[in-house]
Amino acid sequence: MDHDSALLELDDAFVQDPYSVYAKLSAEGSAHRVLMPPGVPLCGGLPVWLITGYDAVRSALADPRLSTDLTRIDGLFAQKEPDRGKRGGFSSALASHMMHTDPPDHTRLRKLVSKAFTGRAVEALRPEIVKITDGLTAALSDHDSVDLLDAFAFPLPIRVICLLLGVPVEEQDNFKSWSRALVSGDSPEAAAAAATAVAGYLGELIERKRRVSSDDVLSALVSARDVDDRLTETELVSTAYLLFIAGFETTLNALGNGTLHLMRNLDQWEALREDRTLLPGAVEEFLRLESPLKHATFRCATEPLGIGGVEIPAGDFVLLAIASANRDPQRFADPHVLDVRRPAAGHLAFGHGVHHCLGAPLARVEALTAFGALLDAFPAMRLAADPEDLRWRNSTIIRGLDSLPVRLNHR
Ligand code: HEM
Ligand SMILES: CC1=CC[C@H]2O[C@]1(C)O[C@H]([C@H](C)/C=C(C)/C=C/C(O)=C1/C(=O)C=NC1=O)[C@H]2C
Repeated sequence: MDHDSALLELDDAFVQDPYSVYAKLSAEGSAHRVLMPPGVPLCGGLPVWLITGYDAVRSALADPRLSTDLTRIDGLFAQKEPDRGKRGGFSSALASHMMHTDPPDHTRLRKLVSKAFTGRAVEALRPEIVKITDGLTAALSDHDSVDLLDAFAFPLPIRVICLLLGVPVEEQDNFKSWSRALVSGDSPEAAAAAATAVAGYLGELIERKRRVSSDDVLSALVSARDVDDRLTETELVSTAYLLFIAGFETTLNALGNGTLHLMRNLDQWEALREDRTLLPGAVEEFLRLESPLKHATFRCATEPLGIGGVEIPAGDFVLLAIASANRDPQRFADPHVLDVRRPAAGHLAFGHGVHHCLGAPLARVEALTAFGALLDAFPAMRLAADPEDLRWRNSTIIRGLDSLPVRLNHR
């Protein structure tokens, strides 16, 4: 008998509301054998271990026996899609980056870019981030109803990452369609086409940087490749892909998810309007309550390991439920409630261990600037849809809305 057929299938109801499933599973323990949602590209219907609860997830995130190395997690996708060319964002052409390597390669690849993302480097970017944000809110001032994701939450981080990477802003829109196809597209063919397009675009962009170098992260990576041979061409293209996608798909959803919860809790919106000193803590609370990445990326057990009293065999695949950890009632009181005054420190929205988010300082400055600008420019903003009608994207990892209709100047 195929034991996997008796497993809990994570269906679209889970994609729309993972928290009720997490709560039920967590009541039984920390490690659960489940089937991925059938509609998810690349891995729909495949069996994985889902790890829930703050302590188990935090410990597993830092456990070296759980590898994110692409050669290992590729075994998951091979069960469903034997054609390596149809692995979308997990193809070797795009995923040979720090997130999908273990130490020591991980250490080498992270070190190549880490200087560009320190708190000090990000602080130097703050004036530009403010300028980009103010430009976006100014462009919205004569609009009433907008999709805040399209009009604000997407262009802000993509403009910032284009600035960091030295990419012309007018080329940014490509990434939106590519990312949708890669992350929560409808078909492996669409994902494969997008992966080919992204790899082609980045290859051409890198050639431009070879011809005309400038003071940006991509030029520094090209130099690390060409002058010091510190990474391969595939690692160079993959790292550029990583900085793009992780640089905007995450912050986009942090802005959308935080705004949704503020619009659903207008007393909290008013509290921030009256006391802006609450905003740094509020950003941490948004990240805790609705983490832009509900699961860390796929991991493979390199040897048998015990989690919550369950043995995970070597070779099995594991999804660490960050969103479950951040709503663990044993760690956060009233975890489903938005409380901008809550001490949310210790949330796992940026991961934990060697792969802890490189872009966390940048994400925090973007979020602080963005929410401050929305509070200043549109104090009367209100949701322009029934929250129950809002749909969440069909992704294994990302927790983000398809759209967020708002009325900017609610009368
Ligand atoms: C609110 C926004 C963000 C959230 C919630 C977020 C979340 C995360 C998480 C959970 C991880 C670890 C994933 C795992 O262990 O499987 C991670 C890694 C990473 N993030 Fe972020 N991220 C955000 C913004 C950014 C930004 C703006 C960048 C800029 C480029 C970025 C770049 C990265 C990179 C390069 C890694 C891989 C780090 C490594 O493997 O050592 N992220 N992020
Ligand atoms: C922080 C990360 C760094 C590198 C990778 O890992 C993390 C965890 O996130 C990234 C983006 C934000 C997530 C993606 C591309 C999610 C893809 C995804 O969820 C897929 C499916 O569900 C089915 N096919 C997919 O590609 C991704 C590039």
